[in-house]
Amino acid sequence: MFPILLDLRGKLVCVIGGGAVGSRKTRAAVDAGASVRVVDPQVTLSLPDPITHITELYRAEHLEGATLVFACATPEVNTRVVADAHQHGIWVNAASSPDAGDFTLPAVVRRGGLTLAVSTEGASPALARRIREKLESEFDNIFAVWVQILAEVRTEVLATVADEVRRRELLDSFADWSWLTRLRAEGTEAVRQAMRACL
Ligand SMILES: C[C@@]1(CC(=O)O)c2cc3[nH]c(cc4nc(cc5[nH]c(cc(n2)[C@H]1CCC(=O)O)[C@@](C)(CC(=O)O)[C@@H]5CCC(=O)O)C(CC(=O)O)=C4CCC(=O)O)c(CCC(=O)O)c3CC(=O)O
Ligand SMILES: NC(=O)C1=CN([C@@H]2O[C@H](COP(=O)(O)OP(=O)(O)OC[C@H]3O[C@@H](n4cnc5c(N)ncnc54)[C@H](O)[C@@H]3O)[C@@H](O)[C@H]2O)C=CC1
Repeated sequence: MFPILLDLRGKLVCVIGGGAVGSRKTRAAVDAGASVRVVDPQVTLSLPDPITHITELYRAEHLEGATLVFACATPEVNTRVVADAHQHGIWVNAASSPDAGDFTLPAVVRRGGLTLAVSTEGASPALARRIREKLESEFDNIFAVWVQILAEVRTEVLATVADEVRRRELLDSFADWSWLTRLRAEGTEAVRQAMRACL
């Protein structure tokens, strides 16, 4: 399996079947900035906003324009969805038989620009969830702040430090755990200034 971060902003994602699994995949796609089309005849689903809900039984036309497809209905319907997606050259996630699809989803922790993703390649989704929970408590929101400062300072380093070796040394030193301790103790602005003072 090849881990990859897809930019889904503005892309259309189709979710066929908006039950427990489909709504989880819908949430993940919405959080990634995708436009989501959910196809499920049930009108009383609890789906996140903003999405387009087509209250019809699945037909192949529903996949039109999609970048990714999630097949989350019954196994029989999912088999058709996978075949139709492949016919149209669209990547599909098959919830009921993952091996039939093109990709699976990891359990994810997001802290601003930091993304931690856990996969067991289907061996145990429950273990993936447990590990995600452990990471969630270990990697708190301060990591979002650290990553934000690093992005800013890195831009400055790339623009101002011409020597390649010095550049590497600096960027590596800003990722040292000691900065995390300082960030907790001294706050954002003090750390930003202290890093800039190293340039
Ligand atoms: C292969 C994969 C395909 C895919 O869907 O992409 C897949 C497949 C299946 N999952 C099943 C069951 C459960 N799935 C979860 C939870 C999650 N499942 C997710 C991903 C994946 N699930 C992909 C592989 C991930 C990997 O292991 O690397 C997570 C990580 C992400 C997400 O779905 O968004 C999300 C955790 C999110 C979080 O909490 O962070 C739980 C636990 C719970 O809900 O608490 C259970 C019940 C306990 C259990 O079974 O372990 C079954 C039915 C088995 C049956 O018949 O009973 C199948 C089908 C099959 O195995 O054939
Ligand atoms: N990947 C995963 O994490 C997991 C996968 N599964 C599999 O995922 C699938 C969905 O599971 P749940 O969400 O728990 O089931 P669910 O019963 O909550 O949802 C299925 C939805 O599909 C809809 N549906 C049925 N026929 C349809 C059709 N012809 N067109 C459009 N929509 C249709 C139903 O109205 C329902 O809302 C199952 O096949 C199950 O085996 C189950 C648990 C976890």
